[in-house]
Amino acid sequence: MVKQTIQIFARVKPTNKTTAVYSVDNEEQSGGSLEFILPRDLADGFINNKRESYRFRFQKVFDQTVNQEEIFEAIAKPVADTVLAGYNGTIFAYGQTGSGKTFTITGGPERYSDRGIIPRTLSYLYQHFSRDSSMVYTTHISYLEIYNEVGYDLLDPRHEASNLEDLPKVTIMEDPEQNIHLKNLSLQPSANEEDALNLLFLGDTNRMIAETPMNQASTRSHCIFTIHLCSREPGSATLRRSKLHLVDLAGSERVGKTGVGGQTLTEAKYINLSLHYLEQVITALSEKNRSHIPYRNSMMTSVLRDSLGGNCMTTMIAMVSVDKRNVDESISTCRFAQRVAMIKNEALLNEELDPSLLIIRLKKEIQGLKEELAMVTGEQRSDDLTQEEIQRIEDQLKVFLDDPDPEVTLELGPDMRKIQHCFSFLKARLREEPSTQKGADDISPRPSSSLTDRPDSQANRELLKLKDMLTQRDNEISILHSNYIALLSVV
Ligand SMILES: Nc1ncnc2c1ncn2[C@@H]1O[C@H](COP(=O)(O)OP(=O)(O)OP(=O)(O)O)[C@@H](O)[C@H]1O
Repeated sequence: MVKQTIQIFARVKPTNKTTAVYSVDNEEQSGGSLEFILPRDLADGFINNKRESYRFRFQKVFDQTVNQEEIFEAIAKPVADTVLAGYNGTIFAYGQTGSGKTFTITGGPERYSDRGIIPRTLSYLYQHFSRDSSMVYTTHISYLEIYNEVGYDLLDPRHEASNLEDLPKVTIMEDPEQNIHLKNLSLQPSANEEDALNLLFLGDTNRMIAETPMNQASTRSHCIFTIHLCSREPGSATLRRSKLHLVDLAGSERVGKTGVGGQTLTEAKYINLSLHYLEQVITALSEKNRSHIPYRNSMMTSVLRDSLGGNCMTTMIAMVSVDKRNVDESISTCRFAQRVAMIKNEALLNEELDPSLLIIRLKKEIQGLKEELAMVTGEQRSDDLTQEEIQRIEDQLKVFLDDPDPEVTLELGPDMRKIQHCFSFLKARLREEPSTQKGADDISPRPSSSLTDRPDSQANRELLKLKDMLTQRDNEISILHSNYIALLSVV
């Protein structure tokens, strides 16, 4: 288990407008800092000469000139590496509309060098798969959009032909272990980088199709691109499953400021509501000894439950605009990030046994043991006794039971099948009605009393001998037996 607080980074969007006074310092030992220095506005209209400073700490602050490659190397690559090692990872971008969330997470459309975290991470992962022959990797992609608190599958091919409202809604289901499952969200296999990029493209196109003048969903929705990774060593039954969520949240600005109405106002309210619930969850998580975390209040917090205070290594990128008019929103983004930085996650290595592979392995092991046993006993054994073997055992049993000598023994050899058959035979005989039994075959007591009630009975002594024989079975047989039981329990 790896305990780690959520890592926070800040990225300053390039601008050619007049900026507020700000400074970036990455030289500090404890990380980077971003400081805004603002003239203090007084409520009565006077502006005094004192300046107010707002200083925020981050793991690192990326100023305007930092390019996409540097962002990937510093932020996404370490998360991709933990996902390759079998841990869950999340990177989410948070900030006001236009602050560069989509640019950072997906990329810009104009230049190849503007590719964002998703395509670069895919490229990095598939390169790793092709280099690493010690593991077998399989990858699936899902792409979820949450718009007005309703989930949609961006990889649903019906997107093109239907209105958003007519598409099946993605709903949340919770299993008894409180794991979240998303109904109607497809998991598309992607064998290589090209497949994965096509899925990203399909999802982004579907997002844009929904973005009609009526419905400007892109900036108003949260999007979660998830890479589901499964890896195992060739021939091993142990699987590692991990997920990497790359999250582009809707703009975080407050409704009051945007001055909108109608449909946009409804959207803004939903965004505010879901970001408000996100804040509630984050505040609850950063409080010590808080037992109830209100994840269930919104779809986004339910989906990201593991990323926030759960089994995940999570990184947040606070998207900051230093244009004068945006500084107050940027400060609130940074404040939010400071609270997020207090959340501690506990990431677990997601290892599990694949039942089908385990069965194959156990079958092989049983076959090997059978062969070993055949070598030791000099006798090839099938699962069941043959008719001839059964006949031979029953003849032996009759001779044994008829022999008045109390010291007589029954030699069956180290063969559980024969011993079991003897028990079944004796049991069947004991359960027979006395009236149906004949002559020397009659070994049955009266139905109401058992053999162990009559210590003087010869049958009892023989039975005890048989029991002794059973306890002296050699190790190979008991290994074989317990493997059968393990196999049955898996089936
Ligand atoms: N670091 C950057 N370098 C160059 N251009 C950028 C950068 N960041 C953002 N942009 C540009 O700024 C514009 C707005 O960015 P983007 O769409 O990524 O914002 P956003 O935060 O995702 O907004 P929304 O909340 O509306 O989705 C885009 O045209 C984008 O290309």
